Amino acid sequence: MTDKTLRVIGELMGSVPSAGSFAARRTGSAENLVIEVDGVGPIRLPVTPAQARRLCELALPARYGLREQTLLDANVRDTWEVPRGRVAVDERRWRETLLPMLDILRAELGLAPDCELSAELHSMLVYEAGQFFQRHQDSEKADGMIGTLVVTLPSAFTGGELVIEQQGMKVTDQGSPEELSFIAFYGDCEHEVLPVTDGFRITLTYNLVAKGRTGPDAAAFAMHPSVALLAEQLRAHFTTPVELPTWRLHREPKRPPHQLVYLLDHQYSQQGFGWGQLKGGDAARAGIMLAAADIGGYDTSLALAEVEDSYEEDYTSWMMIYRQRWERVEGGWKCVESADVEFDEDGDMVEPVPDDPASLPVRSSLPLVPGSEDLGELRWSTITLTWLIDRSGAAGEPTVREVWDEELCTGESKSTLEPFASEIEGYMGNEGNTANFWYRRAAIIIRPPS
Ligand SMILES: O=C(O)CCC(=O)C(=O)O
Ligand SMILES: [Fe+2]
Repeated sequence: MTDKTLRVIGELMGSVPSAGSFAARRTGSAENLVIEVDGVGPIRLPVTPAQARRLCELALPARYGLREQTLLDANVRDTWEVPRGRVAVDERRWRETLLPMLDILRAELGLAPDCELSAELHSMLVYEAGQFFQRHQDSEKADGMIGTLVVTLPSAFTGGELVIEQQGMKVTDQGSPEELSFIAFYGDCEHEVLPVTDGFRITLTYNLVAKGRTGPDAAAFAMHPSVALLAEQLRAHFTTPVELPTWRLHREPKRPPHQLVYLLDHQYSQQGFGWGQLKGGDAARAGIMLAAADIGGYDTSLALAEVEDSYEEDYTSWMMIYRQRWERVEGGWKCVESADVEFDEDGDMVEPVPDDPASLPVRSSLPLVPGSEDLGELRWSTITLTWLIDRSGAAGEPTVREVWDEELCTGESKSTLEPFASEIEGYMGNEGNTANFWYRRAAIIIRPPS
């Protein structure tokens, strides 16, 4: 039975311990952080409320990125940003603290010792009481950027927790009144800064850039206890004919699956994806899979995929909406297409006049979310491969895009990814309401040699 084979493959892959975490946290002495801000002078650590106030006076409201534009919206992000040109750090002194710290954080993120991790200062931020940054993902602002490092300066404040989330797990950083607080996290993590309730929270944010990374080495995993078992399951997968549903039996002969698609945990952009760019536990999973596939002589590739889930939606709640499309932006959700149903004097539906998307504010959440009670049944779910990287690193669009149920191994982790787009379509006469959600996933693909 192929279902069982897929389940066992998921269990074996799930038993591979992850080499690191999605976020790493440390505190450290502030003695080597000598920082001067033009207009304020040398910053004393812990930062006094008087100096923090002066920083706010010369700062500008921070912006957030939406595709190529940079927008300002105090509902999404309400923070002061000290202009970069005004901030001078004594780099020689700072490196004495930063470099050893980066090495600790590198190891905790599960990155190999030969990976060269560096931190490029991005901005100096000040949050006063009431200020915050809504849940978002950072964009990749530099080549090789794998994540973000936030250094919170010592100061007295309450609230203002930085909460980082990945696959339903959370890491929270509260800063420290006396020391520097360091937190590094992978770029696909959703994170937010809760409102500061009292005092000032001051941070330096850095782009974390990793260079010299190599992909998983199958030979290094060859002796792992799961490899032989996994190789056996791969052989079973590719030799056992699929139990096809009746509607497909009429169209195709009974045969074993053409591929195995194993979903990874992290998300990747096309530029930030490759054998040498796998994050956290994904690298070890790919290593085990490569070692097992080598035993059976199968081809192994990496792939990016899009998942589309379509739900039957509750008739009553969105009856009047013709169509809305929402897209994930840094800091929330933007309605990029919206049109209401209109009727003429005879009561017939007329072509709706779309609203101007620019006039619609960014919201912190979708009007309708996966898992909500207003969503009816999942009607269908499809997964389509959009990008393929073969063993040699050659990348391109896949010739085979569709993934059948019997080819898909979702593994053990209960994925709680954010969709990147959603469409709600109101009742249109012949069909009920529908709500669709799109997700991006990465995967390892195993195929018998062609
Ligand atoms: O201030 C912080 O802790 C984080 C800010 C942040 O998430 C960002 O700048 O993207
Ligand atoms: Fe961020």
